[in-house]
Amino acid sequence: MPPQIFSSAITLDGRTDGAVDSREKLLEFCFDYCYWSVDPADPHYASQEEVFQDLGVSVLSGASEGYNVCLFAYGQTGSGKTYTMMGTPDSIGLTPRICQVHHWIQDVVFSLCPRSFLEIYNERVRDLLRQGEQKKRASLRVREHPEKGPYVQDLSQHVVSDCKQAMDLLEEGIANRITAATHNHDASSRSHAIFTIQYTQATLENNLPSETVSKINLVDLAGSERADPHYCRDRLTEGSNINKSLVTLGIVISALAQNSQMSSSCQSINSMASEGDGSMVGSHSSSLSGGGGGGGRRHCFIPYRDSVLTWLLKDSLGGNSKTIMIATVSPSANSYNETLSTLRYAAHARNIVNKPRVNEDANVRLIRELREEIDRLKSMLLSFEMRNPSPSLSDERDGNLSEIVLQNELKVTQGRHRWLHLPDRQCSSQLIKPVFFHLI
Ligand SMILES: Nc1ncnc2c1ncn2[C@@H]1O[C@H](COP(=O)(O)OP(=O)(O)OP(=O)(O)O)[C@@H](O)[C@H]1O
Repeated sequence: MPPQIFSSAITLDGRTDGAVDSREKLLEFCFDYCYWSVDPADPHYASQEEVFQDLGVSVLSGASEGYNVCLFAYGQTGSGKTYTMMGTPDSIGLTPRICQVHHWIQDVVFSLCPRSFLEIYNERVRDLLRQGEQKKRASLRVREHPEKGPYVQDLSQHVVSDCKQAMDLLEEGIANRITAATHNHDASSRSHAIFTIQYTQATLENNLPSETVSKINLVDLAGSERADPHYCRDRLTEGSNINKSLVTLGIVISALAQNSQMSSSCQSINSMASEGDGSMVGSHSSSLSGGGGGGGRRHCFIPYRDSVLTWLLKDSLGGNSKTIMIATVSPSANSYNETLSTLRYAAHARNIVNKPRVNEDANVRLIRELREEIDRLKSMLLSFEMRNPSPSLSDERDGNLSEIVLQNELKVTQGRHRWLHLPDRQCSSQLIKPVFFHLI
């Protein structure tokens, strides 16, 4: 997404709340997009479609390029997170629109899009799509794979073949989510919900296989709110767990932002130093390397595991993912403090620099590289033969090159065999069928 930076300002001016002081303050925040969706009659009113065109389309294009993408909504309770992420039957939100991912991809040999939907309620993970009442209530374990990162053990994965099935699945999950009435909102989400689409696409580029696997995480967080002693015990426990995980999220975001800023200042000092004279280079680089980076300051420890939410979003927040944060705020002057805190949160998040990479299947990459090598060797053979028509001169070299070509072709055959017989391909073989996608 090309960054379009506007500057926003919120003021104390115009507040009607009597408890508020009358000082006028101007606070500035940077953001990429800003939407006003209070009054549909307003000329600046932003519809769900407009939000999708800006954010949803970049999620889909990131995933189709092979990147992991995460989109999460953060904000005060009742400020419109669920409305933005899920929407209403009359005005569908980002998740159902993104669910129609099939329609956006062309020229794909096959694609697998298993989806899962979980909620984190009181620091426990529940599967929102598990059949059977008892299974729905069971909490699942979070584990960490050394390469793939944190995942939920035994989370059900569902493959759908059309938009209708995708929508049914989403609606089933939303209906299973825990909501309760609070002072600000009569159907407040009491859990964080993560809808994941695992998107695999295989294509043939110049007759060479290419396969990327990307993950789209769509996250609707529970809203932050102040504890009220008049709530019942369940509401208080939920509230304290929600706040605890949001505080951890805040700490993780701040620490990541601090580390990213430290890395970028290190880089600019290094580049300034390398542009300067020799003595400067020596003094700067020694102080940086001696201190472990950041001019003697160490990178902060990131407490991902302090909450289930941050643990599961580890990659999305500070790793291999393109991540978009939507900060929802209320237009009410009474919400001034929450609005300010949400904007500060978002401002910190904006400083994080992730390192997304294209998630290409290692076998397929090897096959492609070997094929490229074979083509290169074949053209070398050809040009060598043309330059040395005498058979006696070219025989030995010819033989060596031909041998390498043969060996590589054998590796390609073995690699293709391994790729086609990977366990996930076998167990879901009924799902792998050639599909020809068209844009609607
Ligand atoms: N832009 C909007 N246009 C129309 N209605 C909206 C808009 N934003 C929110 N609403 C409505 O306001 C109410 C609260 O919104 P929503 O449920 O999205 O809040 P939330 O931030 O998810 O709250 P919580 O954290 O308590 O779950 C809902 O009835 C929703 O439909």
